[in-house]
Amino acid sequence: MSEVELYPGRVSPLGLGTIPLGDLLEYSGLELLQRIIDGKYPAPPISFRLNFTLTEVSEGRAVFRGMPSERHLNPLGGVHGGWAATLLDSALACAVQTLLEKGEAYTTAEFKVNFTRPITPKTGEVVCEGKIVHKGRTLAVSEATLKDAQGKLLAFGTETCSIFPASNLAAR
Ligand SMILES: CC(C)(COP(=O)(O)OP(=O)(O)OC[C@H]1O[C@@H](n2cnc3c(N)ncnc32)[C@H](O)[C@@H]1OP(=O)(O)O)[C@@H](O)C(=O)NCCC(=O)NCCSC(=O)Cc1ccccc1
Repeated sequence: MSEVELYPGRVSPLGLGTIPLGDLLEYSGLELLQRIIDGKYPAPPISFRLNFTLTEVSEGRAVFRGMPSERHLNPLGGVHGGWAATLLDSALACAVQTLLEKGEAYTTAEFKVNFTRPITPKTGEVVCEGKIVHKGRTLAVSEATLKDAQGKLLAFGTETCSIFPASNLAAR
């Protein structure tokens, strides 16, 4: 697939798609996420629908950026809470993924969000930073903040992820 603009200034060179499942056996979680940032995989389709993208990863940390727009409004004219929640779930989950070994997969088991300030199409680009709090063998807990360019807190959240063998994904 050809290049897709996720939102102005953020482009996915390989368009939209997902990571081949076989690559979960070949690369660690951190390596897979870095490969997304490096444009070696297409961006996940939801990145295009909701205008956000992964921009930084390191051990125990993942940062997304996103642009709220008119297409994310709820009927009352604010950006729907699901938009902020999606960015938070992404940063919370990927912070966990940065610590996974080759052959490990994971999923969100539960997460909690607080919306501290309204988001509007005028808010501009936001930054969502997820960090690991605890990593066990089968469960990991993370925390994340969503801030505007001035550093004002728009929302924050915590999450529990379940960790399991990547071979379990194939059965889905
Ligand atoms: C109202 C409250 C929840 C609580 O406020 P409090 O604890 O009493 O705190 P406080 O009043 O001190 O305000 C704190 C800061 O917020 C600012 N601000 C407040 N109100 C306004 C305003 N009207 N306009 C502009 N700014 C406003 C205020 O200036 C201050 O900022 P500052 O420190 O000066 O820079 C607030 O945290 C909030 O709006 N959170 C976001 C909630 C949210 O966006 N949820 C998701 C969307 S809902 C959804 O999608 C569901 C749905 C689906 C389908 C259909 C329908 C619905």
